[in-house]
This record gives sequence, C-alpha cells and structure tokens, in this order.
Amino acid sequence: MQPMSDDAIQVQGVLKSYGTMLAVDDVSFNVAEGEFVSLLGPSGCGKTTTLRMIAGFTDTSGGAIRVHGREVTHLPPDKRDLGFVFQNYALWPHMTVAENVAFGLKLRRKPRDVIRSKIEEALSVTGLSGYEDRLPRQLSGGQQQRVALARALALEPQVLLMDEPLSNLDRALRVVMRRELKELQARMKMTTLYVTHDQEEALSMSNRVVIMNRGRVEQIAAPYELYENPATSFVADFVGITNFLEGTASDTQGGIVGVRLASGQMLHAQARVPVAQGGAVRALIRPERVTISATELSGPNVLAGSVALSEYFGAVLRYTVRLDSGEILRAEVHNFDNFLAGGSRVWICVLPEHLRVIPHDPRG
Ligand SMILES: Nc1ncnc2c1ncn2[C@@H]1O[C@H](COP(=O)(O)OP(=O)(O)OP(=O)(O)O)[C@@H](O)[C@H]1O
Repeated sequence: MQPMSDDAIQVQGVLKSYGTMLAVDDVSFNVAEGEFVSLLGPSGCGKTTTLRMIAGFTDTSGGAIRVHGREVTHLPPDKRDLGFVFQNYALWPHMTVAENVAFGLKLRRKPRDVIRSKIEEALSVTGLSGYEDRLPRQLSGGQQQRVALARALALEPQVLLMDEPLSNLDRALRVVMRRELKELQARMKMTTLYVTHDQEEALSMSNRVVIMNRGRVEQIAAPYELYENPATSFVADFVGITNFLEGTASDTQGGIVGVRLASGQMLHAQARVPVAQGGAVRALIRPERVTISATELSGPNVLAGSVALSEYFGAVLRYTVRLDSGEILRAEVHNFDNFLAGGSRVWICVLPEHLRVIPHDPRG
C-alpha cells in the first residue's frame, strides 16, 4: 500500500542485510503527524535496525525512507531533522544538566538568549526546572533519562525517535516515566516512533503498534485491535496470553464459521478474516473471555474438562484446565469468592463473539 504523502514518516520496503542474513525484510509502515507509533517485537526481530535506518545511523540495503515527504534514505543523520533518545542516554558527565541540554543548540550556533529560553522550556516540560546546575552523577536514573529527553526536545525535532528509552529504569519508575512521556508527547503533539520489547509500554502509549517478527511486519494496528483481533498466531501469542484450539474450518454462515476440533466437537466462532472451508485453522480466545463453571453447562461452545492447576495472583485467579479432548485451556477469573481445587470437574464456555479464527500459520 502506498503510504499517504502527508505522513511524518514513511518507510517503504526497507531492507537490511548482514551478509546473507536479512535483519530487516521488506518493512513498510507510516507514522502520521503527531502520532505515537511503537515498533514491538522480541529480541533480534529488527526493531533497532529499522529505527537506526530511519535515523541514518545504519545504511539501508533497499527501500525508501521519507520524512515529511522528503526522501532522506541516503542523507546523514543531521540532515534528517529528527530527534533521538536512545537506551544508553550518554549524557556528558562533566557537563551540568543545562550544558547537556544546550550542547546541540550550541552546535547549531543558536543565539545565546534563544538557547537560554529553550533550556528553560525543555527542563520545564520534563519536570527538571531547578536542576540546571547538577551534574549527571548527582541525578537519579529517571532524572538522567529526562535530561536526555530534554536535550532531544530542545532541538524541537519534527519527529522524535526513541529506542527503549525506559529500559534502564526500575519497574516503578518506568511506569511513572511512561505516563509522563506519553502526556508530554500528546501535549506537544510530537510525532514519535518508539522501539520497545515491552508490550505493556507499547499498548499503553501508542496510537498504533507495528509488530515485528524475524525482520518482517506481522501486523500494524491500534492496541485494542491488536489485542482483540490478532492477525497471526505470532501476534496472538506475543501480545498477552492466548488459548489456541486447533481445528478445521467448516462452512461460514452470517459471519460465523464452524471449527471442528480434533475431538470431533464443533465450535462456532466469529470469522474476521477469510478462512478456506476444510482448511486448518486456529480458534483463539483470551483467558479472561473464557467462562468456567463448576455446574454443568449445556448448549453450543461448551467444553468439559477438569482443573489441572489453579494459581492465585490476588486480583486474578488463573485456572489451567485439561479438556476431556486433551487440549489445555487457561481461564482467568477476576471476581471470585471461591477457588476450584485441582481435579474439580468444570465446564468451559467460549462464546462465538470471543473466539477468533485465523488460518493455521505453519511459521507461528
Ligand atoms: N552490525 C551487525 N552485524 C551483523 N548482524 C547484526 C548487526 N546488527 C544487528 N544484527 C542482527 O540483526 C538482527 C536484528 O537486530 P536488532 O538489533 O535490530 O534487533 P532488535 O529487535 O532491536 O533486538 P533487541 O530488542 O534485542 O535490541 C539480529 O539478529 C542481530 O543479531
């Protein structure tokens, strides 16, 4: 698909090979003006390489990159009008906070009063006013991270690229910082491309997420869409926990497809993507969508089994159920007043509207 021309970033068919290995394999996506887009995927899937090609730190082996419609594929990083915040934020240790933030502005020979007001503004939006004269070693990890962000913001980039900027922080700080960062990004309507392997970070901060796997794009969608309608087994498995039931597609009627399980039992599921009749398919359901009952249920889409394991996590109770047909299914219960012990006989109901059917992907 041809990306729209008024997008802030357009990545088209980008490739990166290292010898015979394709680290990035025909990746295309766009980031609209003011949008927050994340590249999410497991370690080694090509996220950082993609971001570095957009930044200009890594050469491309093919494809095109445009920033605000201008082709930048072969321009050096400083000619691309992009800001960066990387994982190792590398502040100058001998410079104060203000000097660190001023550094890029001085390189660009900005007038002294402009530099002063930019420093003030960047430190104010990152909550660092009053820290001007501190050295990096006199700051916490989160504060150092914010200095790196302030330094990037002071240059007023049209587009900000961030690679795992919160990964060095402890969990509590990471959660606080991601809220601050998101709030700041939204307030400043700053176009942002963000690399992370943390699904919570990607889901909670992004307008859209690009899921990568082995150098390729698996799916591009808004967080809700990604979670509710994963396009592939990989996405379903990588984003949240999913139950997979293998079967064969029978006829589709009124948007409902029949899935015959190996046991012979038929389930009805919503068909969001076309599936071939007789084709191998997977029916997916999230554990929190599974209804579990200790009293016998009847009707369609009911499966009988017994509790193999129950795990209590405070707010949630997770059951692992072995179905009579042999499959394992996980169910999560959020409001509960009693526990079903291991071995308990249970009935599982999976409503058609909560079951998603996707073609069986031999890679997944
Ligand atoms: N300079 C290089 N030379 C050879 N192979 C490389 C080089 N840089 C990256 N790779 C390989 O390219 C693939 C993609 O790496 P990349 O750093 O983009 O992954 P990533 O998704 O960002 O992973 P992580 O989350 O671990 O940082 C990996 O298999 C990596 O080993």
